[in-house]
Amino acid sequence: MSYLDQVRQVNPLVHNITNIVVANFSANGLLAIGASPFMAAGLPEVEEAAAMAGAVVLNMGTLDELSLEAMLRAGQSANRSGVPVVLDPVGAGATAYRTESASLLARSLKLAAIRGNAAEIANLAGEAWASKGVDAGESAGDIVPAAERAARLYGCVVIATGREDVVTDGKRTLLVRSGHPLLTRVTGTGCLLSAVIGAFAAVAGGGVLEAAAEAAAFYGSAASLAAEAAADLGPGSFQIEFLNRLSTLQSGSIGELALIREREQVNRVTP
Ligand SMILES: Nc1ncnc2c1ncn2[C@@H]1O[C@H](COP(=O)(O)OP(=O)(O)O)[C@@H](O)[C@H]1O
Ligand SMILES: Cc1ncsc1CCOP(=O)(O)O
Ligand SMILES: [Mg+2]
Repeated sequence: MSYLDQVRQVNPLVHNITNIVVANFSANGLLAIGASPFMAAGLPEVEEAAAMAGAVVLNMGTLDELSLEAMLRAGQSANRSGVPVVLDPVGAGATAYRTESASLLARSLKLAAIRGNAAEIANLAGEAWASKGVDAGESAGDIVPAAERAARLYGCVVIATGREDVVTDGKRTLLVRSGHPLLTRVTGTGCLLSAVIGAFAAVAGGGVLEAAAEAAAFYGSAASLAAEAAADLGPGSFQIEFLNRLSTLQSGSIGELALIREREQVNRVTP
């Protein structure tokens, strides 16, 4: 059975500590795919919430001292209970505080996955990559080796998103081509993808790499259908239609709308 169908069958509880910009959109997106969102960031409750969840999603979008402490406590509780943890290092590379906090979270916790844009993932891998606040800028660098290095460094699956999504565990790399540029005109689409990956990780067992690739392909496919439906209207209509498509898109249609391919491994023969 596809991971999407498993999410719809299991209806996993996804505990989110997220930012003030995207909380509502993320909760609605999780409901649309068939998961149960739980936004809980209070220090007295985060350990309990994390332990009862199917997955925990830590999002640094509007980070402060309290939310960072809440994320560490929730992540540690999830680790003790065997609950998968997904990190969205929003703005890593944009300010020193965010870069250092992302690295602290990734080093302190056993993560199932990190999902970020190219700038966030490259900066976590120790590489300079321009950013503009929470958005990735242009760079001459190649995101594929940077994502693979980040995956090896933090021992988890890394999803670096953009026009093409890179999904890697540091050994095997899948490239996902889907989506639509309108995704970049609505705030929180990266954050919601991280939450969706959390829902997929909740049902993935050991298959987080494949589950994350399917999540990215499903997400991009829903976006391309929404863009078609909202043609000539703009980002507002797209956002609503996107939630509709996340709810109605069937797993059997993803293959027609998204391309997932294995990155070709270049086996160099040492002279
Ligand atoms: N140029 C693009 N064309 C199609 N899809 C895109 C493009 N840029 C980003 N996306 C998609 O938008 C979503 C959010 O990715 P991204 O913009 O990289 O993250 P963030 O919002 O965290 O900066 C992902 O599903 C990604 O695949
Ligand atoms: C605009 C903004 N500022 C702080 S968090 C946030 C939302 C970022 O969402 P995304 O990374 O999904 O674009
Ligand atoms: Mg983001």
